[in-house]
Amino acid sequence: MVAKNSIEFECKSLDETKAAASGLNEAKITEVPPIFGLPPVALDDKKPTINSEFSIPIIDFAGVHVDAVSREGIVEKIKDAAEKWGIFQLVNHGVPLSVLEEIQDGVVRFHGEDPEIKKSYFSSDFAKTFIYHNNFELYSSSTGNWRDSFACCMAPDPPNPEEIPMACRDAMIGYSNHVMSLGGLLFELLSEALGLSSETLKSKGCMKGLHMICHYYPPCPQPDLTLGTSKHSDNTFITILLQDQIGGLQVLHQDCWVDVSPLPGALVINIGDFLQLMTNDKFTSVEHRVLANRAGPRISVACFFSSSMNPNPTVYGPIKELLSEENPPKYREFTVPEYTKGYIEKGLDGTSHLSNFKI
Ligand SMILES: O=C(O)CCC(=O)C(=O)O
Ligand SMILES: [Fe+2]
Repeated sequence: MVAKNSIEFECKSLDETKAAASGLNEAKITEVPPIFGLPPVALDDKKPTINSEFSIPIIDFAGVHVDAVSREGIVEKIKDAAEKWGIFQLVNHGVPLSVLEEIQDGVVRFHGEDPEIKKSYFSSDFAKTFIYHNNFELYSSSTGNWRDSFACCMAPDPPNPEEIPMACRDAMIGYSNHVMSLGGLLFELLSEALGLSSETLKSKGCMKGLHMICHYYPPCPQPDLTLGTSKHSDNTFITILLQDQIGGLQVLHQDCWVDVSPLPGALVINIGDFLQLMTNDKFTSVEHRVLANRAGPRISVACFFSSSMNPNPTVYGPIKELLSEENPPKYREFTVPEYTKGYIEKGLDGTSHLSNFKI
């Protein structure tokens, strides 16, 4: 399909053009333009939201460094959550509250900048270190999402600090350092949860790449007509997500949408497609979405553990130690650039990209 990088061409009205080209935050529109309307596939997806029977697991890391018994208890909970839900909320994770507040403030500061400053970062070129884009879906999907975002690649090649706008520079660098340490611990525990040695996932390069995407969901005048983020699963090994207290994030569990209710100070951890594939479906890459909301803005920061996009990428596939005659490989091998290219081209259209790698 033709890339929709000519936003003016695609949009039907001045309001739409403003919304798409200079950021929803500036557009101050009172009616959802058609380009943000739900496509038929998303309308079909209006499954009930049920929270009474289900709640996302909450895991407390307070005892993780205390003794072996506490650690084993935590590993057991992670195993259960990764298998049954593909997502959990983490408390006492060691990232100071002040660091969480500072990154959220940084996101608000950038989105409040003069449009001319933001425009200088506007790009659809994902190879760039720092980009501001208020709808990567517009480049590949038929509809937009009700949000403005900016993204920065923090690893394997950390940006020169000057490449990150002043408004969020220190906050992003500080937060990503904490996320890297927490990611290291999570990959150890996830390896143990698979019955493998602690270093397995790290040694396979699961934390070589770190992408940070900072979302700003402006209040929406007609929240039933659009979505903040369409249904998708992440093209990551794991994602560490920070959300504020507005709410709207939901996961698909046993065919019902379940709210990921904001929990002050918590981080949301979800399994991504690469880990589902490497564990041969033992762990679940959870499908999720964000509802549009009259309240806002809602801020979230998603840290994607991926892999190096360099020209000699690592080849991943189901981990050999997990396979047996009864559990043969369900997926073919892949490289992260190969997977990511198809994922972006497809856009967030509500379908999973994982199935394209099934044997
Ligand atoms: O904003 C959120 O809570 C989730 C965002 C998300 O799913 C993503 O960036 O992949
Ligand atoms: Fe996501």
